Amino acid sequence: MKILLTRKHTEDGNYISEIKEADEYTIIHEPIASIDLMERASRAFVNNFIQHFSTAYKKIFVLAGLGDNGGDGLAIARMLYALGYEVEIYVVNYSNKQSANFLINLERLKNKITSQWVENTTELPNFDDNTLVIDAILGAGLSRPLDGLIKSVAEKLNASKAEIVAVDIPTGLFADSLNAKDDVVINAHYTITFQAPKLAFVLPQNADIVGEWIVVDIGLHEKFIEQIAAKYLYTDSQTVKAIIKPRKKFANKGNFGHALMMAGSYGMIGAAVLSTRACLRSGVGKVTVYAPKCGYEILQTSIPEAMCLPNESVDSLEKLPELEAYQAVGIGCGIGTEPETVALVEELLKNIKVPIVIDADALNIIAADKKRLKLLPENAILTPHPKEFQRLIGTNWENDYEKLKILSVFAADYKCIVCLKGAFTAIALPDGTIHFNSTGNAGMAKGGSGDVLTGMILALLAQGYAPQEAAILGVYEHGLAGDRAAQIKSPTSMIASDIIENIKF
Ligand SMILES: NC(=O)C1=CN([C@@H]2O[C@H](COP(=O)(O)OP(=O)(O)OC[C@H]3O[C@@H](n4cnc5c(N)ncnc54)[C@H](O)[C@@H]3O)[C@@H](O)[C@H]2O)[C@@H](O)CC1
Ligand SMILES: Nc1ncnc2c1ncn2[C@@H]1O[C@H](COP(=O)(O)OP(=O)(O)O)[C@@H](O)[C@H]1O
Ligand SMILES: [K+]
Repeated sequence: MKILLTRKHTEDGNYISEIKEADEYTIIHEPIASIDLMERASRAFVNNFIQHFSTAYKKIFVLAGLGDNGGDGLAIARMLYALGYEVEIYVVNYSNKQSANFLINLERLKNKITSQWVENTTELPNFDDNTLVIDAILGAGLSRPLDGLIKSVAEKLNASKAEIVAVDIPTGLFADSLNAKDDVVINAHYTITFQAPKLAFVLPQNADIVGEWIVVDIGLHEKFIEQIAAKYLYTDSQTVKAIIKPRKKFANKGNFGHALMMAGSYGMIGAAVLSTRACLRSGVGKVTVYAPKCGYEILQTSIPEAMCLPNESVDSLEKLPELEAYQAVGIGCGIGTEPETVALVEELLKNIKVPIVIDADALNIIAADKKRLKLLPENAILTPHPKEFQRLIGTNWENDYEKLKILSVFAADYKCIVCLKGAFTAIALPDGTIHFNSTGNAGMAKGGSGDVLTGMILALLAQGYAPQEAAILGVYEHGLAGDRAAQIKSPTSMIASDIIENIKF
């Protein structure tokens, strides 16, 4: 799914809104009147809203602005009222300009619900913990930080105990650019957004502003959206459906590749076990683990499906094995940073001719001497968590927008694929696009989860998936397996092995 931008800079120094363009294209080509599109969007909001909040739930205050976000608010109020909700409308009267759709929806409220026009926060009711506020003050049209009346309303709301549900975007939050540290933004608990996720929603720094969020389809024109060259994408079930190759009836193990997993060191053989087992659960034909001698018996007993090739050293990985037999290589999980392992990583990078996934200590080894970055083969997949990525770039970022810029430049400069892990893992491709993942949960924030991902991606590479596909698909299925594990064991109690047990391609 594409992430549409509300402020995309054009060559002439102006900016266009992809969302607004998609709205306008739909209005002309469906065709549909603008007010009917608003009605459809508001209906989509309400359909989702009623699944979460019952009529008996709370008193609902709709806070409406004067533009189209406010228009949505009025339409939503009318629809909820018709469904039996107790609704009060407060129009935040911050300007003397009202949009046409706002005015039509105001007219449609006549004889149904009255709206109170507010010019001062003292005219607002008390938002106690039994109230639910629908924030429809400003949406995608935000062009500057909040000030004056809207700012004080936002402050009052944020200080209250009310549950806040935002229409499209929490008021004051820029959909795809940085808010200043002291900007006031409404902190929503739940956001129902139209048509496409907004870039701001997938960034950790906005987690407490957006709350839980969901995209509802408002039927914007597919044809227009298809031709947008989006820089940011959001991996959903449709995306992966288009990637996954079914296994053929007469297939044999030779069709699914032989993977080489180079993992483990004394005290960290578990990382080799987890990554190798995850590799086996992800469809690979055969897997060989290259591990230090101390891991031999552990690996052979705990994963009988895998072959084990021990190296000479008892405790650490060393010396490059023959690579001819393998269709893909994975390196890094639990390997440590002993000098002989450093030499091995360098040798591998110099000699590798098949796709590779690089994780954990192999990334730290590369980061320790930045000259090694130049050895990265084209389309290598790197799977750093934020700390590892900071080590690779040798610096920190000021905010998440800067992080994305650095990530994108890094992937383009080294022609590699970087999966920056975390909630909404960001996968940067050499073409400059960034693909955010939609699956996964905080139960995965535990030792071993990353090893599982490396094994999964390795399996996909060995099966012949293009590196970009292997990264996007692997990260998605890893998160999905984590979500299944969380359902069964709970986020707190699940462990990395539960992720493996729930891999289900
Ligand atoms: N036909 C359409 O275009 C559709 C629009 N939709 C709704 O329309 C919204 C966008 O509507 P608008 O473009 O009218 O914009 P908003 O309703 O977000 O804002 C209204 C106007 O407020 C002004 N403004 C911006 N920042 C401000 C600030 N900090 N303080 C005071 N005023 C400020 C701007 O002039 C802006 O156009 C979406 O978020 C969505 O809710 C949906 O109904 C779907 C269809
Ligand atoms: N809050 C979260 N939401 C979703 N996924 C998460 C979250 N925290 C961690 N993960 C996922 O769990 C994995 C953790 O990997 P990593 O930090 O390398 O752990 P380790 O090295 O201990 O195995 C990553 O794939 C990451 O995306
Ligand atoms: K809003």
